[in-house]
Amino acid sequence: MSGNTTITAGTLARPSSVLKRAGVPRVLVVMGVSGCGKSTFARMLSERLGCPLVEGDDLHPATNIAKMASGTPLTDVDRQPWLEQIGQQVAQWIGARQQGVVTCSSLKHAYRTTISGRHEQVCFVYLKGSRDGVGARLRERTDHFMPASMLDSQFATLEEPRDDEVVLELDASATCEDLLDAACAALRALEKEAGGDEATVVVDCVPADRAPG
Ligand SMILES: Nc1ncnc2c1ncn2[C@@H]1O[C@H](COP(=O)(O)OP(=O)(O)OP(=O)(O)O)[C@@H](O)[C@H]1O
Ligand SMILES: O=C(O)[C@H](O)[C@@H](O)[C@H](O)[C@H](O)CO
Repeated sequence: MSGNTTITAGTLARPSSVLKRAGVPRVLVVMGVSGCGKSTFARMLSERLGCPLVEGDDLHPATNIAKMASGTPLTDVDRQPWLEQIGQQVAQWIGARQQGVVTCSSLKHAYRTTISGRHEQVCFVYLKGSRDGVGARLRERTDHFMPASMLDSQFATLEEPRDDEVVLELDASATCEDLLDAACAALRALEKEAGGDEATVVVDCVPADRAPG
């Protein structure tokens, strides 16, 4: 846990200019290369926010899983139906004015457009990891289909989100608890800035050590 460390959104979480302008997001897409910590963080975030979580890997066609498990990177064509499915889930949440968290590597700018449909209430939460840091996590992980040998192709494919995308960038090397606190602090700051307008995501997102019961 973070112990005595004082966590501020500014040190670990960096909202893009467009996110600051767009205000509080409704749907959060946790993105980054394989092994950066998406599933772990997204589970904690959805629990903290009290909203549904969809694990993007569960939406892959079986052929994609088999291909990745065999150590062969996916192509744009392989990913397209998967991205569209994730985009449909996101559109459903947006249409129903519901919060949601979904994991998806979302490696390229075009993939992110497919997922968000350019909707400004869809925020990509980018877990930015170093090659060494993510590589160490992949090598230690034993219960996953994705081999550590895919690390290079994941970084080669990655187009980092730009400041003109709706993105909250987090330093993936931090502890899960610190990441969660930093993300929530950033979301609360957006909410405050928006003047507590119609509730979207944050509201009850308080640090675990200050949460009731
Ligand atoms: N903040 C963290 N600090 C330390 N270890 C972490 C952190 N987040 C995740 N891990 C560990 O790193 C490994 C990779 O995490 P996780 O499976 O969540 O990554 P992922 O991005 O969802 O991977 P994939 O895209 O391949 O499914 C796991 O063993 C997990 O326990
Ligand atoms: O876009 C891709 O190359 C892949 O889909 C991967 O990133 C996986 O979905 C996942 O992250 C591994 O578990």
